Amino acid sequence: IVTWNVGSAVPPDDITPMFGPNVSDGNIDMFIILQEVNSMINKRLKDALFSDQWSELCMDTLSPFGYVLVASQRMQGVLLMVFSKFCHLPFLRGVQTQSTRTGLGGYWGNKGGVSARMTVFGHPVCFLNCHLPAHMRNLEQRVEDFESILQQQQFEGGTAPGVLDHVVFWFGDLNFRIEDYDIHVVKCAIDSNKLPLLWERDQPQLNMAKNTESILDGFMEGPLNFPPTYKFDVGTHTYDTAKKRKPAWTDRILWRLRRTGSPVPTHNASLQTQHMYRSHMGFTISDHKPVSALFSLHFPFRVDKPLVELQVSREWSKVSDAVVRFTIASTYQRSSWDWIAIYKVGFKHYKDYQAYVWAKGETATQVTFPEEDLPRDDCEYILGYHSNNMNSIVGLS
Ligand SMILES: O=P(O)(O)O[C@@H]1[C@H](O)[C@H](O)[C@@H](OP(=O)(O)O)[C@H](OP(=O)(O)O)[C@H]1O
Ligand SMILES: [Mg+2]
Repeated sequence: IVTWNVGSAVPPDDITPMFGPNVSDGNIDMFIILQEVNSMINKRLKDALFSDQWSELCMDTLSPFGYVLVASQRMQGVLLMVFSKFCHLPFLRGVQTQSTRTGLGGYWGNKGGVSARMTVFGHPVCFLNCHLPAHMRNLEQRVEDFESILQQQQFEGGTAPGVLDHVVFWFGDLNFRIEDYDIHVVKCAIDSNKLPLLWERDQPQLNMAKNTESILDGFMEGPLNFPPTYKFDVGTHTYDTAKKRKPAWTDRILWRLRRTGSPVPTHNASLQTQHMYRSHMGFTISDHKPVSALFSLHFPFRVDKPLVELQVSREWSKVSDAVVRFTIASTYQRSSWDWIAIYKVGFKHYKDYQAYVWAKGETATQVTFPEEDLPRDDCEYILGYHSNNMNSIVGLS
């Protein structure tokens, strides 16, 4: 999970370091990325499906390593993207997104929450980004906004209607500040690497320590072993000299297990391990630094039988090879708008195909690609079955 308030900056050439050193080894299953952008995102490719510089750059960076965009949701300047290794696609189901505006009493989407939920190998997981109101004095407003986002975001169907019925990752520019100490004390503590001193005055930690009936109850966070990521003079590693804002850990990644009493009890046995929680101080295009965290999820079982299985010969060397046979699980609801597509390995999203054919007919169990549609480039391809009802890829060759 990466969260970065980029302000009005245009993307740098290379954002790979943001994804950590392991991005190329393929051991990471999913990347969740959140960008907060001041103004409307620049339009570059007008007609493309995802047409802003930041999503294009994230796709360009991650697709060569086999990561595909699974969900994306944009609310004015808030952009949430979920990427997964392509082989997991058939097991990420029920993808839904939501957004809630809280800016200007709900009329403006510069503040608020954006989420993406899905079942991951059978287990409900929700990625919730919030961009909460700025400034020291607005602590109560931040908590209130968070509460109203949780109330308003409800998902359809299934056993996990609310955000808290999922394993939740909650992240973004939460805008929490460090109380009491003045700016010199805070900067001194940072310079002398005495971060624990600051933890005691960090607003969420203060709030959780109170142990009252707080909406933050049940949320967990790893130790903040990196300096505050706000606020820097753009282009430097120097804390804000113009407005002289007090440095703060505004950019956060928290998590929460499912609430007890959730309808599907077996899901409660999930467990998270956080392997890393860090900032990326090298980026200087924004007044915030990116923050990232790496987690593993452990579940007592996994749903890993695809709804549609595709059989193809390993290599297509002549036109008559271009046949795809498929078998469909009895629980799967076909639609005459289902299709089977040829993707180049390294594809960016489900519409980034080379060719497709409709998988029509109640009883059809095979399709043939016409000769003129077959891709000619000498490289690796993969076939995917796209479900119209589920709006996702439910089978891969
Ligand atoms: O919404 P965000 O991304 O958290 O950004 C803040 C927001 O734009 C505030 O309006 C601004 O305060 P002012 O209007 O007072 O400038 C604040 O500046 P600051 O960080 O310098 O306080 C920004 O950080
Ligand atoms: Mg800001």
